[in-house]
Amino acid sequence: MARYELVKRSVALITLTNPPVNALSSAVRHAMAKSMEQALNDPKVTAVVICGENGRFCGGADIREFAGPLRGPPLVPLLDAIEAGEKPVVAAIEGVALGGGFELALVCHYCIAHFKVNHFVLKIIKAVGMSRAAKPLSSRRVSMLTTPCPPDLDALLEVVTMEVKKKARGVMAPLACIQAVRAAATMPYSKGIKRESELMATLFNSGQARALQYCFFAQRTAGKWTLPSGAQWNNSKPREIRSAAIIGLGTMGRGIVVSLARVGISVIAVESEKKLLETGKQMVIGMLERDAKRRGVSASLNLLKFTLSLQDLKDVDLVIEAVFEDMALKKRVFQELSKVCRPATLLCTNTSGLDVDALAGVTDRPHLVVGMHFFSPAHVMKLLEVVCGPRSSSETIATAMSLGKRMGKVSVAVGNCPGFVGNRMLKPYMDQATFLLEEGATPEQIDKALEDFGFAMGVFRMSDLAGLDVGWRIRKESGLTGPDVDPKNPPRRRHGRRYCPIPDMVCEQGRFGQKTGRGWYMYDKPGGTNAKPDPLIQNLLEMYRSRYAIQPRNISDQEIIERCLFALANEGFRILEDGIAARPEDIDVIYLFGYGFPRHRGGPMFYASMVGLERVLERLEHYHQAHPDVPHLEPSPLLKKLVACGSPSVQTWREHIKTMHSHL
Ligand SMILES: CCC[C@H](O)CC(=O)SCCNC(=O)CCNC(=O)[C@H](O)C(C)(C)COP(=O)([O-])OP(=O)([O-])OC[C@H]1O[C@@H](n2cnc3c(N)ncnc32)[C@H](O)[C@@H]1OP(=O)([O-])[O-]
Repeated sequence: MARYELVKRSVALITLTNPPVNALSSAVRHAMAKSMEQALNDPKVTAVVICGENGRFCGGADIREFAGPLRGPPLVPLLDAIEAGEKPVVAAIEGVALGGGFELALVCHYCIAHFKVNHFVLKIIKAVGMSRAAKPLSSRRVSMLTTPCPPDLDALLEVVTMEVKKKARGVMAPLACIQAVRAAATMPYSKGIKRESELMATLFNSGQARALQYCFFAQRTAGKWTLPSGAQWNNSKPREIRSAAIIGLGTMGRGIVVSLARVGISVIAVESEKKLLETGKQMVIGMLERDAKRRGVSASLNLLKFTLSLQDLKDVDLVIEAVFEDMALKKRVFQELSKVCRPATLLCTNTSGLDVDALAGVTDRPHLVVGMHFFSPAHVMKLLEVVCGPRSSSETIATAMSLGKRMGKVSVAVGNCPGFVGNRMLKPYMDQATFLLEEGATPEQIDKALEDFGFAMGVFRMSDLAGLDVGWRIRKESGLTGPDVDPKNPPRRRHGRRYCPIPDMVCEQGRFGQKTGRGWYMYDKPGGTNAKPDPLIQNLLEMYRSRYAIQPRNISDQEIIERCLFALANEGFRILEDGIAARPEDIDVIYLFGYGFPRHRGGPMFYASMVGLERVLERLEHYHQAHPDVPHLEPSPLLKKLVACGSPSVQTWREHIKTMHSHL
């Protein structure tokens, strides 16, 4: 856990050895305390060097131990002892120094960054010796430094607090950080440290801390996919991808080209018309140049080729289709790709919800077909749903997952069903929001409740940003609205279920969201971002309610949160039952990285577990009784089963799903 060596007969070298990141576990703290004592008591030792094994100084406290009671020596007294010691201690930092690891570096009298290999120790000793001659060790102790306190500290911290409250609504830790900074600037060191410990204790015992720790491990678990066949992340070899092609240079296609090119993959971009190709090309080049400037590198424009001909794709390793969400069009593209591409080329689709297996079925290589569902804008958003069709091979899935990782995405393997995981869950969530509009709420009231909960954007502001016409087109194609609807059909029912036509009415007025300057809100201009409540929407809602004799009622924020979020989690339980997601962590990661679910709430499934599954079940039963024509509010069998089993922790739900059918 910490190795002790005497180097050149006078330097104690303490190496932290706790893979993978040399975290400060109880065993490491114990070993460090012993090693420091040995070094300080050994008259031969004139200086101490602390470093980490395998190129990583220290990743901070061992988060795996946070769930249990604190064991082993506490960190702060150990750090105090290092700092107060009479022998110079040097932090030789390589890789990371985070959290407690950074604190450890701070209390050392000297820090050397980018440290490698032991023979530098001599240089260190020399440097330390020279500094000691010039300056006494006491001047190197951080606790003895005075902190400059600006005269306008209160005003300064007030501004920062306002900014933090706006950006990280409801999150405790950044506000506690500001209080710690105030303590550092206004109190003597010993009192400031005490204040920081108090703040830390409050945070440490909070539900937010549990949620954030859960998110940390959920994110890392999500990459570890498993198929019922036994194939999994650590026994399936991905192919190396050197070249790729993107079909379609719309918003999604452009973002995918940028994501691939900036990690060094040659990309051929295909469009159907010269004008579209030229526009797409200029936009991609602009995006890559801006991205390269921001990162201080040169833009990888030489990796790009733009073409109108699918024939140019015959030698690429992988193709990602990003044309319109139109099954007939996608099938034509996949048939064509089958003819053109060499037999080993992987064929991927960026569909956001269509049947991946139906596309695989029109190709000559269904085992090499997989969904790669990016989120818009694709070069910014971190999430990638890798949609495994029943015929996708493990090598194909491994390749898509590994390519996602290479592009810096958080990739999650999901099964094939309409909407996959993310968009399938979005439907009941959005349905509840529009039903609440019918019943008396306003878009701004619903958005405010969701934003106060922690979402970066409420559902209506998010829809305005994404564009309302996309969903409208999908509803028209699936016969829910438009001329294909039987006029005898009651306007607020489809297929025997409640249906809210308000989103269709908004689109019929040409209000497609931010891009048209009007949507659920009004904006100062097309493309504007400053959303203001629109009296016309208010009128529309009032007319709608009076047409259908709906008596508007006062709706509480609690009802908004419960109906939207419990319906969301309820669909998550069904997804687990159906084997479309392997575990609740995968669903939560999808919502955290693709849909702006607040991280300090852990994701919809973790949130449900924090509220208490019994309570979620009771509220869903209550709302379903009030709205029996909304099947999404009917509690799922898995939720009932988990409650009957005593509401086990989210990490163990998987054991209760084992017997169910997997589509992964
Ligand atoms: C008591 C004093 C408290 C103190 O004041 C406050 C703290 O220190 S709070 C703590 C402050 N520290 C932090 O918040 C640091 C959190 N960690 C990170 O930010 C990144 O992991 C790091 C940058 C270190 C490496 O990134 P990368 O290269 O992309 O690699 P990766 O991310 O894929 O992780 C590889 C493996 O390491 C595992 N693991 C990692 N860290 C820890 C840990 N601390 N613990 C345990 N395990 C940890 C991780 O689970 C994974 O395991 P597996 O089984 O292979 O899936």
